[in-house]
Amino acid sequence: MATRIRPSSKRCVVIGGSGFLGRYLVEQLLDRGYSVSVFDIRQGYELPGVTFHLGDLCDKGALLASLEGASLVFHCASPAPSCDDHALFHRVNIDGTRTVLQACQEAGVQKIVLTSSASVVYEGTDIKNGMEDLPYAKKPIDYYTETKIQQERLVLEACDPEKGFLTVAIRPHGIFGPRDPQLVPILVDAARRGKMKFLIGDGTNLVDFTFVENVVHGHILAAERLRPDSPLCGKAYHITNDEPVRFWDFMSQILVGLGYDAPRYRLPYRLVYVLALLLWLLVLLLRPVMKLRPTFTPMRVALAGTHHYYSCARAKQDMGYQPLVSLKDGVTRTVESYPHLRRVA
Ligand SMILES: NC(=O)C1=CN([C@@H]2O[C@H](COP(=O)(O)OP(=O)(O)OC[C@H]3O[C@@H](n4cnc5c(N)ncnc54)[C@H](O)[C@@H]3O)[C@@H](O)[C@H]2O)C=CC1
Ligand SMILES: CC(C)CCC[C@@H](C)[C@H]1CC[C@H]2C3=C(CC[C@]12C)[C@@]1(C)CCC(=O)C[C@@H]1CC3
Repeated sequence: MATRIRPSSKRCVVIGGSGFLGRYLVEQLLDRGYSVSVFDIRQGYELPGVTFHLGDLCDKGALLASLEGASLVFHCASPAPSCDDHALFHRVNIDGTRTVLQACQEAGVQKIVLTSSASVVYEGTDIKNGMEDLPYAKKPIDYYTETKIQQERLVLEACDPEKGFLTVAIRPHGIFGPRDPQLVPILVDAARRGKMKFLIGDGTNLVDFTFVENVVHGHILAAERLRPDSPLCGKAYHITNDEPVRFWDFMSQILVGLGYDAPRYRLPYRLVYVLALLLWLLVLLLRPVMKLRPTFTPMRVALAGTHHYYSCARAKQDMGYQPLVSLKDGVTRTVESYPHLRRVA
């Protein structure tokens, strides 16, 4: 008869642990004495003490093998937001998350911490100090966000303290830091192609950018405070730097830090948004003959020209969250970590 390993509260699996956020989470969990396994479609790195289980989270059998003996699961896997494959988003973020929940229940996992996104309430218009009780977006800005909404609902609805199955969702916003494959590389690529001369709107819109170590801190606090009688059960929590910043000041700090010029000329938000929409339509029309990837998508233009910052008061109150790294230090560490992306004279 096969013996089932008894779940240990310090044994956890990070689904998506090869990614940007996942790797920081794995490193911090190890530092805090957890025994950590990674489940991912790829092995992003090697780390002593970490076992990698390679597989697709839509494959319940593969998941079950990796979950043996674990009591805690962090689910931070997703296709990249910039990928425009709707079927993939649906398969991984919705169907795959259902599979993760089933596998966790079958394997006797007690807690799941989902990485959701603050964008689940964002519709392309201003959000100032948004709280978690804002309704989910009726018109999400893209299909990635649409599937993040459904994913969050599934995970939170599965919370069942009576059965000892606890879930919580962390909603970060604009994660940045060393090794980020998205924000800084996209920005530098745009600057190198001469596309960062203009700022969209009047430049005063405030946005949250959250240093990756603060996001990790929020995840671990949530895991440790999640108990059958705690207010965290089945709830979502914004995790931010708690320092909203002007979008274009933040972009300029990164650009100037890496030796590029800050954007100088203003373009009206509405005009750029309409142009981005038209360009997007053209891209769709041309798709059968060529694949174009515009830098200024309607989603990016909306994010660049509106306010979107969120309150993390609920996380402070229920889990004692406070950001550990300031925005200023986060930007300095990020800029220093990309010597290969600096402007060459
Ligand atoms: N980067 C950001 O600014 C924000 C990210 N998020 C969320 O944070 C989470 C982590 O994002 P990042 O670390 O930035 O992304 P990432 O792309 O670096 O990491 C995602 C990981 O998931 C893995 N993965 C994808 N499909 C999989 C599948 N079918 N089976 C197993 N593994 C799979 C990938 O291989 C990758 O290692 C995601 O859920 C994302 O939606 C939320 C808010 C903001
Ligand atoms: C070309 C410029 C106008 C913009 C360059 C920077 C952008 C690449 C980033 C600015 C805000 C970022 C952001 C995300 C991805 C990268 C940015 C668009 C997310 C969409 C990532 C996934 C989420 O869940 C929400 C994020 C919001 C902010």
